Amino acid sequence: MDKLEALRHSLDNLDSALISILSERFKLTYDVGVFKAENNLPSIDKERERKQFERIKQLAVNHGLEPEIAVKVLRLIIDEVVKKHDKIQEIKKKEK
Ligand SMILES: C=C(O[C@@H]1C=C(C(=O)O)C=C[C@H]1O)C(=O)O
Repeated sequence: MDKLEALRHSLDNLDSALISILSERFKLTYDVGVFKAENNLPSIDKERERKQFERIKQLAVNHGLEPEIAVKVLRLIIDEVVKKHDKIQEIKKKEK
C-alpha cells in the first residue's frame, strides 16, 4: 500500500504541474485572442495548427509517449482555445 500511496503522490504532483502549465497556456492564448479580435484575424489558424501537430507528434515520440495521445490532448485544448477566441471576437464586435 505504501508503494501505491507513493505512486499516487507522484501523480498528484504531476497533475498540479499540468494544471499550472495549462492555466499559463490559456492566459497566453487569451492574449492571442484579444490581439486577433483587435486586428480582424480569424480565431482558427489551420496552418499554425498543422505545424504544432507535426511538432507535438515528434516530441511525443522523443519522450516515449504514443503520438495519438499527444494529438488527442492538444486537439482538445486547441478546440477550447478557439471557442474562447470566438467569444472574444463577439464581445469586441458588440463594443464597436
Ligand atoms: C493561439 C492561436 O489560435 C488558435 C489556437 C491555437 C492554439 O491553441 O495553439 C493554435 C492555432 C489557432 O487555431 C494562434 O493562432 O496562435
